[in-house]
Amino acid sequence: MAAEIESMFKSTQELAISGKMPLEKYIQKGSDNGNLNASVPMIAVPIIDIGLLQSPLTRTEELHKLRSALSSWGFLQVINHGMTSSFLDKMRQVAKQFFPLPVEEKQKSYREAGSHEGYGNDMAPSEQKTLDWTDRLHLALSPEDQRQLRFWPENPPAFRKMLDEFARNSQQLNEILLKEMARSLGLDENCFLDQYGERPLVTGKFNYYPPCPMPDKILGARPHADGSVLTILLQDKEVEGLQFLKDNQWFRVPIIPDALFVNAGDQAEIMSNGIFKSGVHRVVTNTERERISIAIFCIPDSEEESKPADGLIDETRPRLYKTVKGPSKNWPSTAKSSWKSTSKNGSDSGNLSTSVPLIEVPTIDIGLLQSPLTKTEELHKLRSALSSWGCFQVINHGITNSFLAEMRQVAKQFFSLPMEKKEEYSTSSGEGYGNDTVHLEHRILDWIDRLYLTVNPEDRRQLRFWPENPQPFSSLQGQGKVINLEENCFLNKDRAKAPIWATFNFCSCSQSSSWLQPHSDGNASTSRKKCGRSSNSRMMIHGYRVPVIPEAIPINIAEQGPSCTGDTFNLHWKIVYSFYKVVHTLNLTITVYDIKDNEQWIVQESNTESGYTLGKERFSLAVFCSPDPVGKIGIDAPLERKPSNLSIGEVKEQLLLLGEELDLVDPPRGPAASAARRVVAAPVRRSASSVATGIGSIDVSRLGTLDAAVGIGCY
Ligand SMILES: O=C(O)CCC(=O)C(=O)O
Ligand SMILES: [Fe+2]
Repeated sequence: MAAEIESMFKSTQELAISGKMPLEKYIQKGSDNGNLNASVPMIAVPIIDIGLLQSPLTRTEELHKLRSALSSWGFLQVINHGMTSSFLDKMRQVAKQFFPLPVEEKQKSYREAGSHEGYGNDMAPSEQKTLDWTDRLHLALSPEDQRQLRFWPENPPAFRKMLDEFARNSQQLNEILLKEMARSLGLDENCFLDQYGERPLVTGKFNYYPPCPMPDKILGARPHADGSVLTILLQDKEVEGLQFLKDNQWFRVPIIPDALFVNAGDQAEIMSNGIFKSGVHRVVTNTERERISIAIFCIPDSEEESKPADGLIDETRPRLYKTVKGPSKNWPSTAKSSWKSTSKNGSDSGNLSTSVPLIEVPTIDIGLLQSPLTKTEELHKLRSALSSWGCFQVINHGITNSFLAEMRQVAKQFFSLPMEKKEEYSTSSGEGYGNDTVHLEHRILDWIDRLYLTVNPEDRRQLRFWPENPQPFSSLQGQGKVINLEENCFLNKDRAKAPIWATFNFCSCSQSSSWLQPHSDGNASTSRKKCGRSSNSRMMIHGYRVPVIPEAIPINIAEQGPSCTGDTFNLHWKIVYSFYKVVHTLNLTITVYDIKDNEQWIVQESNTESGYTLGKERFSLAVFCSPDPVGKIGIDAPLERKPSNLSIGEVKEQLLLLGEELDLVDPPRGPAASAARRVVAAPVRRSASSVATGIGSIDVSRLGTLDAAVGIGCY
């Protein structure tokens, strides 16, 4: 106890100045911190404009942005919030003036033992606890009758008035945002506000981070998530420090001087039934400069229950959180480190570790996409998945596990055949069994064997390459039953002649090796060239592993853009369905490519670390489909079928339709435009170049990794 009081009354600031620092109390233990600050990439935090949210003309779009920001990142920067730049500067000013005051002055606001309120350093509930490199002044702001003015500094003189005004403004902003958040989920606008209650607890925390002698080992605030519904943060105007964790990687939050940084807290995650994310964040220190931030925590009334909104629960999206009431809705404290903090998130590893991080590939449920109730939300998820990662995993896709198991089995059996047997299907033409095709002398071979077959048009099948062994394999052929392809999916109407190829891939590495080089699929470059497009920067994700959800099908979307061949309007959209026999062992390499006019593919960056777990086999099947080269794509009305009855082709059809809804369809251009427009049922929206920039990261044509598994591609 004595130690606790002692540490409480010695501010980090004093200790920092005296240089008599028991640094070991602050050094992060058991974590491979490396340099906490170096090489942490910056996030482009979504910016929400309150004016746009409130204007009927722009509201819908801004609401989508709000929803997408809170569901993918859990935070945003708010502009046009009504607080002027000079007001925010004054607010920072009073905070900056408080911390350098003489100890005797600050003593008046000292935190009392056992209390959250007042001025002090990081609280140390146990001897073992690592301290944050910070001092804080934490005050109750609302309900107003709960304010304890004895903790409120009278110096600097403007402090109380400024804080009072900042608190009121922040609460107004919180209410606006809670309403808009509810609206963005299709709920009544008061849905979250009602849970927030009449007497919410609002606290203000002034965080002061002195310059730190060991910024590579000491954190200003350790990883935590806020217990609030929303936290409104006025960042230091000049010194960065805040970082957020996403997909096991830390990202720096940029400073936008007049914006307020808002993050969803645990209560928002609960109320939204997990749609909004309460993000894990931390604050790093630096040797040179002090940093100050002011956080307003908006915490629902402890008399009200917090629970997932009824409108967000149904049989397809079960309730994810229990009802919370009372003490759990308490003063936010980094010391409390909520259920999402460090341990769950692998401490400070992320990009500090040398291992390849796992992407949290978003999961899209075809059932949810088809139900009118959940469709909009799932569409947004899809859009957000594609625009941030360019890929997702599909569940509820209608392909039975037993069918998938059979496919795996058949492929496995084929590759286990004696070499003489397999060689009966070998070829020099590209079709049939063989290893990596060598196009150029100097090309390095992929560590892979393939069986490559034309599946469609049926009259182009070269059955001599279709194995008769194993038995189930041959039975697939006549009917064209390679994963249900015959079921009018790709073959309906004028797409009957759409070329489809299937590739069975096999890989067994005896040494660490890149099993498949970064690549793109098929003839995309040709169509680009015809379009006369010049250089185009591509996918920028690299060095991530894609996790395996056994029954889910990873999909990535690639080429879009009209091929501009005469009257033809082609939708270039690659869909990849993947199955993995060996899970989690594959390091993927995703590469940035440039496409030049002369069709050369230039690798800008690649992850040489790509490898394969020793001694394991991996096989996959890819099926590449292309629309009929002379056909036109018309989009039908959405299918009214239950997801469980969908064939793979129907899933593809659905995704194409969704592409329409998501604006993924390129407009035809040139003389063919008007004719082509007539065959595209849904309105045409964007120019090719705006597709490339507006949803640029959807174009993952260079995401040459997912499709090394079983896949269906569509160009
Ligand atoms: O100082 C900051 O930027 C963030 C502070 C924070 O996360 C908190 O007080 O909960
Ligand atoms: Fe926080």
